[in-house]
Amino acid sequence: MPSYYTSAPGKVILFGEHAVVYGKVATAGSLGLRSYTLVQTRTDGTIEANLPDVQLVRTWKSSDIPRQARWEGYPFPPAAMNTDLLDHLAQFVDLAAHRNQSQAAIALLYLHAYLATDDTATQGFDLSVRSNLPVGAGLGSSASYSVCLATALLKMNGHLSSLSTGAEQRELVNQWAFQAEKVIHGNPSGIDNTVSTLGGAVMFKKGEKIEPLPGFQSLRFLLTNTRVPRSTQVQVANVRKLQEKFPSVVNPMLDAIQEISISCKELFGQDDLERAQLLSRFGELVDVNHGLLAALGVSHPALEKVREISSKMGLKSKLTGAGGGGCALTLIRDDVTPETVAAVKQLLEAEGFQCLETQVGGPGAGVQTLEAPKTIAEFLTLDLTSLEVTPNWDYMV
Ligand SMILES: Nc1ncnc2c1ncn2[C@@H]1O[C@H](COP(=O)(O)OP(=O)(O)OP(=O)(O)O)[C@@H](O)[C@H]1O
Ligand SMILES: C[C@@](O)(CCO)CC(=O)[O-]
Repeated sequence: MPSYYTSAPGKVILFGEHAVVYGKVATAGSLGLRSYTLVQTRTDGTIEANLPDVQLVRTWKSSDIPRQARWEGYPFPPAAMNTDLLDHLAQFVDLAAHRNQSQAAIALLYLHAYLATDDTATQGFDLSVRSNLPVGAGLGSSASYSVCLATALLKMNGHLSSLSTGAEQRELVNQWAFQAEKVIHGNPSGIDNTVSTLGGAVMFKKGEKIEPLPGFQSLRFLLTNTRVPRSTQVQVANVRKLQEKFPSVVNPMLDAIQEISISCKELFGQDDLERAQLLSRFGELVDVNHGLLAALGVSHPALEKVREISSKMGLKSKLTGAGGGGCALTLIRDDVTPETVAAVKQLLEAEGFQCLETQVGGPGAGVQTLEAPKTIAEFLTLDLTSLEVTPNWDYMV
């Protein structure tokens, strides 16, 4: 019974949120916080999904899922989403009242409809996903889930072994993860699943190919989830109103935000720059970017509180994502002591915020073939830290 783990990171926008909506360059990196999947074939034709982070435990008959393709050669997805299949699955999973659950289930079954082979369509499979990422906090939990799913189903169905290079495998994973992201998000830019698949850091511009950021060095951040609910749509619309009212004021601000990403790229491209210097300048860019975002009106008193607390300890923070609540990132330079980090965390937690310490710029999608099958019950009780980067993982690089 072939059995695999897959894993994929969340993402954080380092620079350029909002400006990216206007065609400017932005920078994003993969998080050390990841999701993990156990997937294995069964024999009885049942698909069992156990998704504890969205409290979903369900079984379906594999034969009830209308298969969409008999694959030959490269199994890349069709350009357009299959809306008939989406409608069918939405009725079939019948979880309309539980959006988190229905999106997760439909994404899984949508990929299965395309990627199942004759064998797996008959045998069925078990799949469970667990994550260290908060769901819905702007840290790309859906992309990390989507990349985990795509890697799991491509691997279990033997599609990855038909490709000889890691780059081809990553491209295939990324394209299918994008399909799952579209099921969950409607019309995403593709940045989140790309960062999650490739790892490291990337520069992106709407409508252009997403490029890895050359020379990127792993960075440490404290992520603070203010727990203030945010709506990306509302924040984007507010910036749009301001831009329409005062284009001559706002457009140069958006250009300046783009220049921050360009300056960031230049920093990592300077071979002779010492790391301490690099981190210090990166921190300055963090500060400037937040200032511009606040001027665009997308900060929030809770985000300013994070800035106030961290700045008293000599640390630089900015909001990340849409703003108006949600998360802030704080750069932890190499010279910052564990005591300082603990003190900042304590102060932030006293405000009711959730703090997560993480690296940015680690590995992307990974897969591990298990020597012996594991039950879902075993997977569910596993300490996730035991699955962190080990030599057993194949990272498709
Ligand atoms: N661990 C998980 N298990 C199952 N489903 C998940 C998991 N993580 C994310 N999802 C799916 O992704 C959806 C969350 O997407 P949403 O865009 O709201 O949050 P996010 O991806 O964390 O934030 P953002 O896209 O702004 O970075 C959930 O509703 C669920 O369907
Ligand atoms: C605010 C924004 O730039 C980032 C949200 O995570 C919106 C977008 O890019 O779609």
